[in-house]
Amino acid sequence: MDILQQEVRGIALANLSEAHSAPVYNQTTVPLNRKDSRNMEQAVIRNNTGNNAYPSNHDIEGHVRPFQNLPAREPVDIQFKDVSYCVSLGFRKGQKEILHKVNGKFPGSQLIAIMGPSGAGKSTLLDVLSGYRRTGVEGAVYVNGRIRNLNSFRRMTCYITQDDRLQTLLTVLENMRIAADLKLGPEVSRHEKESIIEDILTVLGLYEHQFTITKRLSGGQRKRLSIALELINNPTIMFLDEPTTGLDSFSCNQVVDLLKQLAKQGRTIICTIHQPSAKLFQEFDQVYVLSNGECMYQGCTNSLVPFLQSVEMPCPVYHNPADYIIELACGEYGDERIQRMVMEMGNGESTDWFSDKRKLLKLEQLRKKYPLKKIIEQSEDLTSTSQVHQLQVLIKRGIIKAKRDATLTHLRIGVNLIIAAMLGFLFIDAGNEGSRVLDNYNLLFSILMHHMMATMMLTVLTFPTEMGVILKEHFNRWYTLKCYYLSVTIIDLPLSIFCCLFFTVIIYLMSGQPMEWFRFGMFFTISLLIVLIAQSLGLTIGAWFNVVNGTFLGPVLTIPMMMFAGFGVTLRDLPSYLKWGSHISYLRYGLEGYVNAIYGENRETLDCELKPYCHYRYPAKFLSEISMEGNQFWNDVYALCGMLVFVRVLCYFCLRWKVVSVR
Ligand SMILES: Nc1ncnc2c1ncn2[C@@H]1O[C@H](COP(=O)(O)OP(=O)(O)OP(=O)(O)O)[C@@H](O)[C@H]1O
Repeated sequence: MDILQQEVRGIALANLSEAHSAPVYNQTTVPLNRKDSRNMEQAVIRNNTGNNAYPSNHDIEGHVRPFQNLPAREPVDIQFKDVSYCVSLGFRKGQKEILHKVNGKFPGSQLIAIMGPSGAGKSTLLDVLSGYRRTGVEGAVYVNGRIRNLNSFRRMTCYITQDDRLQTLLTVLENMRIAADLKLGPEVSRHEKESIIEDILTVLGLYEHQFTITKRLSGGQRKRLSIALELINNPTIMFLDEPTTGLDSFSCNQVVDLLKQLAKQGRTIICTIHQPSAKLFQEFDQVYVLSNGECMYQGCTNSLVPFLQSVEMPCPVYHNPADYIIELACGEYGDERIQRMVMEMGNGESTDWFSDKRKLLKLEQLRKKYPLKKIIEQSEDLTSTSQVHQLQVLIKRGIIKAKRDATLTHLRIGVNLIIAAMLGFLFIDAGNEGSRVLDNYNLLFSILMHHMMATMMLTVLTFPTEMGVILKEHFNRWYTLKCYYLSVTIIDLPLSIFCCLFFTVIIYLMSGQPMEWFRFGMFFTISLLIVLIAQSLGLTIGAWFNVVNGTFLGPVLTIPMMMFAGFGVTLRDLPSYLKWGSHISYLRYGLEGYVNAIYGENRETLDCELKPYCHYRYPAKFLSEISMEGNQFWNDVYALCGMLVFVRVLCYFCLRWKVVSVR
């Protein structure tokens, strides 16, 4: 079982004693004294299996303790030296350096704010420290005195993005349960998971809203839910990008109070923040101020005013020091002052302004304090649960979402119904009549167009909105991309088959196609393959491009497919230098498959009741004229299956590329 899970289950209770030296906060943020915290240890109860599992919900004096199911953490100290970050500005446009050899020290059990004006590089520094950005990063990040091993580091961290990337169609409780299932796995019992969820929701003030659909939550509640989801596996280090942006002062205080509680339990909480109020600013233990990618100040919040005095830039009386340092960082008082502060701070190297300098340990001291643990063989896969389990949970989540998003489901069914009825009325009884063979051929092409466009555009429009959530959840190790991709494929299959089936039944009956089961089967097989290929193409475009570009590109890419389908210009008449196009057009195989299903397989002579002369009364003649003679049906099926596999694999690699490229 993963170490994290074991700790969640209380096996790492040894850590408690050390972390208890810091004050522990109860639910109403009243600090419990040392005696109380010792009581916590005594209050450890035994679970059903007889193992020491969780401390009891209450301490001896009956206070409800926060996070009683999330054991305190052994503090982790982060240091970084000469960290630079460069981005490429494009072909032949050179590079831009965003962080310029910054240094810093973020001790454990502290709530740390990275501050600075817009564009100073706060989010970039957070991304670099969390390991979200790797390309273009130089310098060293140390964790407890040792060079950061990214895989081990990521196992103890979580990243909460500025925009709340949540599954908006699920309730708060459903979101929590899915996160618990993905992060804790089946080894942790349902009861234990429910206890953890209840505890977190209670402390975060979301318990009363557990049955609310996430999209109806307020901004502050969403932010707290984002934090709640990541707390389930009890991370030691939490990175939060602007957790207070967009919140009113009450919600800001709530969120920061909560972060403070988490820090007091031994976690290192690092967040970026724009311009906190004086009250909020005081809540932070340490502040790190950036200006144009350089460190202007690093130290305890209370030392900021003395520091400003020491560099002869005293903070005006009645001025919020947080506002004043941002004004300085913006260059309102001149760039020379910024440079003076950067120099004074040694670009983050100085630790003169930390609260208790004596407690700060050097790298070698840290290595001594935290001896190298025996390296347990850990796989490259950073997720906590098996892939089969992840797939099951993701399918469960997908089904809930599909049920909740009834409008989209109804829309899909409705569109298929209406188009089938419209085409049915337009080409009524065209299938058996020798004088209407060309009409029927047009109908087959229209059906092909419908299956392709309706399915592809739906995916192109909906998938990009999921990408943000996927990137966040994947980075926070909820699941592997493979499992996510497989779940998307499986969830959509029943609805695609259902829509395709009833569309085919309606159109087949209304347009009077031959009443032979095998022809119906052939017709349906081709329709389904076209639907699946179009969906895969939509996913590929959706994974790669945003909605606007995808909406443009989707239809544009289908034009060559249509050109080479053999509909306007027969395959025989295609110029030799363009013949290759017909081999890569899935619409060509689709059309050929349809035509073979309806007119191939030695179909008998057609009726000729509406006109005295029916040119295509003999199906073989028609097949020969449109250059689709010979029984090609199975070749078409094989070609479509091959294309389906190819596009699905391509889509998976696009998704992977997207995930990697944003880092
Ligand atoms: N991929 C990129 N290409 C070019 N410039 C970039 C890129 N990423 C970031 N930057 C630039 O780097 C600087 C720092 O960006 P960052 O998002 O870290 O700022 P920030 O301090 O978090 O700002 P805000 O508070 O407004 O979010 C900005 O000037 C931004 O334009």
